[in-house]
Amino acid sequence: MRSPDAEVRRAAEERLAGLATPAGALGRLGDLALWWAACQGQVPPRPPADVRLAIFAGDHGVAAHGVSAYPAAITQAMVGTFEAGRAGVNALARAHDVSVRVVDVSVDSESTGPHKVRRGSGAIHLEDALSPGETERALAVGEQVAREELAAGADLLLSGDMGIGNTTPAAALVAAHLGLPASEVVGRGTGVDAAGLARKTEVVDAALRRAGDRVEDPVEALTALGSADLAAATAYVLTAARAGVPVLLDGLMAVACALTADRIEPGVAAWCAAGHRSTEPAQSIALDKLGLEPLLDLGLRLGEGSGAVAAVPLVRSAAALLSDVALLSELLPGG
Ligand SMILES: O=C(O)c1ccc[n+]([C@@H]2O[C@H](COP(=O)([O-])O)[C@@H](O)[C@H]2O)c1
Ligand SMILES: Cc1cc2nc[nH]c2cc1C
Repeated sequence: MRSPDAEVRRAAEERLAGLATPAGALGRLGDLALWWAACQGQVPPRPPADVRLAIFAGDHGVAAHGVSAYPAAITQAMVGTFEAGRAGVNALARAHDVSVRVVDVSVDSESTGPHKVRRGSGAIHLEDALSPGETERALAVGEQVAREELAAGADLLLSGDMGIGNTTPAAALVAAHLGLPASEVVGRGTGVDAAGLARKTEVVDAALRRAGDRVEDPVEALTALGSADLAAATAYVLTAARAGVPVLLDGLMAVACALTADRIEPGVAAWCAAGHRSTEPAQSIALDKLGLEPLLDLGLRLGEGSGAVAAVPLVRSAAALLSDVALLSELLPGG
């Protein structure tokens, strides 16, 4: 995979160092500007103009086994709410001029959209999430969605998720990729109590045992431990990176998928920035592994892509600083 442009990054570093600011004064906005310029391949960079979020929606068999604080019916209801523009992420997206697309990959509903792979994915502690053919179809969905958004002019893609129970397979994927026990990756998701957390740990542990060494292959890991919506999100991130278009990640699901994509094709992480730190431990662990430091740390655990959308103004700010600020040499006589 091609990397963001190292020459451009060096030129961006030089420009950043020469800006009419004290050295280092832009802090992490400076680092973000370097990443953005290197991804875009030009100094000064243009701020992101066409920012698009895709929310991959699906249900999960584990939701019937006490791993979430909410019933699975919420997934379908929230898909309707995104479409009506009334969810948390819609409010943020309107505030920050981000387009929102909802992709029903595997919601357990009657609706049969063009991207539907199946109604709900398997309960991973008891059975594979998907058949190998379903995994391939779900990967094709994510690739197609990314290609469509890129063809429509996106210069920054955001990955979001909706699915009651999805923090369980996402945590299982992180554990599988990093060789960690269930107890280190599980979190409270929508807010399960201590008994729920214990059940969730057992479910992830049983799923990891059931999958065994099949998880050494990242696509097999999606089949055994993931879900159709997570496979689609994985291919979406992978396709953007292959096309050299940067991706702003959200919480646990987006980051678990970026980690999976980076295992499928090393180098994906270089095209990613982390919008925020979610409350899920597996998200922080996976971000560390990917070498990404979250831009925001607000205690958000909404999902939907909300933490990525909330960070869009920071990417715009970083690009504007690197492109619009005068050089110190222009200010000083003879400088
Ligand atoms: O983004 C995160 O890290 C995150 C953390 C906790 C919960 N969520 C959202 O809540 C749902 C999953 O939580 P749960 O408890 O049902 O597994 C799903 O719709 C996610 O978008 C998301
Ligand atoms: C209401 C609600 C909204 C959500 N958005 C993402 N996950 C969610 C879970 C619930 C329960």
